[in-house]
Amino acid sequence: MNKTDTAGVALSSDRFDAVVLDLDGVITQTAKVHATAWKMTFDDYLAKHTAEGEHSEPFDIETDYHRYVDGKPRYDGVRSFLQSRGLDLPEGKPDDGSDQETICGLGNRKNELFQEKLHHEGVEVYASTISLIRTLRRAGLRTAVVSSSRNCRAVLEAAGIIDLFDTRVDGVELQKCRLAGKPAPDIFIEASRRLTSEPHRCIGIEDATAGVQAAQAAGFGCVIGVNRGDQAEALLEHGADVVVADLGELHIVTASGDTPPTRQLPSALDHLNEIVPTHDREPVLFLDYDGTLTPIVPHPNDAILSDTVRATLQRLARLCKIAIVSGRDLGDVRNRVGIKGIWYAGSHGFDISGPKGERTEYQEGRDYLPALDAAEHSLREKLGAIPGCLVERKRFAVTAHYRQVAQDQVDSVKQVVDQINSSHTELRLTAGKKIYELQPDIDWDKGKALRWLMRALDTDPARFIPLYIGDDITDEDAFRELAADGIGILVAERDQPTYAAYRLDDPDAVQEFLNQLSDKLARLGP
Ligand SMILES: O=P(O)(O)OC[C@H]1O[C@H](O[C@H]2O[C@H](CO)[C@@H](O)[C@H](O)[C@H]2O)[C@H](O)[C@@H](O)[C@@H]1O
Repeated sequence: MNKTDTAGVALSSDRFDAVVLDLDGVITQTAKVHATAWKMTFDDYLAKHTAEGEHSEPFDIETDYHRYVDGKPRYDGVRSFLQSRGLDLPEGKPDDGSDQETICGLGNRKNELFQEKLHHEGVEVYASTISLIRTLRRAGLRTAVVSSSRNCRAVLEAAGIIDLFDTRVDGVELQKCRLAGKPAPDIFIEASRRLTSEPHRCIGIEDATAGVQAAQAAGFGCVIGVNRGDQAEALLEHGADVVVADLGELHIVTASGDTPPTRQLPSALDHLNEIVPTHDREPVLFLDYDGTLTPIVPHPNDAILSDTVRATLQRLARLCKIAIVSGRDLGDVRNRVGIKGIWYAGSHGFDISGPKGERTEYQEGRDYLPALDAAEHSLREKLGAIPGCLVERKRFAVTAHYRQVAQDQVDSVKQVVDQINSSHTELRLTAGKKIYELQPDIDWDKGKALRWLMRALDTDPARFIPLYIGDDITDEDAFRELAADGIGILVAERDQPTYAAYRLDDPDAVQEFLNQLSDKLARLGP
């Protein structure tokens, strides 16, 4: 990669499989806790053992911390700093008491001080890093944390983010696997191995010069330096491809082109706490109807919402904002769901109504009504002769259903629809589950409608996280729209190409998910 100190880096899930992040200073704000503990340890030692003027200047958090201890295993840090002052101590043993004047004893003293501070002051995270990790995971990248710290697990647990990582290579693991600490590449190579990814398909994110050096030496495809102080030049010199002041500056491209990626999607039921973390943005729920809230059935009229699902939705509507986004006609889907106080979008988002009687049609769509009327007329006329074929008119779309058409006649349905489409070029042909649909050929879909609804519902993305659950091709527009700042949940029995980040097997699983979500939101309170 070309070296740059700007943030113009795109993290594409096409180019990378995994991201490996350092802990202190990148994910958690523990770097300053470490720095203070080091300073107390060394200043105490220097005061006792150096005569004035002779190597006695106190430990400098700005310079000594970054140069000698940051990012290194604990005892390496002690050795490195003492050497810089021309001081020599016996190595000692890892179980030396914290009052023993050995490399290990001093390291243990620093650790005691660090743990005391962790216990009393807790752990702060960098919100932009957590948001990046969630976005990358939703885009299908695997994640690892690498840290020379033996306290890595305790810090992740204290911050409540241990579930955000597929694997962890920390100070304990380094010792167990006999790996060299940073700046040696071992820790990054081990993380990529555990993530089953080639190093060149991994992104490394580090705030320490020893860390960027290690990730670069490991052959990582992209090394990002996070400059938390005055380190931009030093990070670039030690191997960073890019330096940012904050990870919020990075631009994420989830996939290139129009083909959704196929990957193994995690179950939304097993990851409710990741989808809706306790201390995060409030969820706002967008739900498709057919195949999501009701099972797919042979005749569209028979897709009836069960009383149980309705009761769950009613409960949820008291806990969060909800919109139903359907391909059905607005009046049809509103009657079928029958809940007041929520938003409905019909005809794939061309026709929207709000809880206070708001009614909005996508303006441009109205110009296409004559073409839709004509297409409906032709479809009814020409498909009427095909047994089982059904034409359904929505205000802004007309649908040919072939679920009940004999297999050897399905081609005839398609030929008729193609022919009518070719005489109405202002309409676009789309497909769904055993349906062909003609819609206005304008740049409007469920994804655009979702953004419109976010504004109408007054759900600023900084405070609200949109969750969209859907099962069909038209729902992919919404999943793609949400890839960077929301969560798509696909309803499907098995993995398939999708922009969604999680999966639920069927409408029963959706109901269970909605139940668990409402329990969680009720526990969290207003
Ligand atoms: O966006 P949705 O709410 O999921 O609507 C998509 C289409 O759903 C309906 O058709 C589908 O469900 C029918 C009933 O289960 C099934 O018979 C049909 O084969 C499915 O395609 C609805 O009738 C269409 O208007 C919607 O576009």
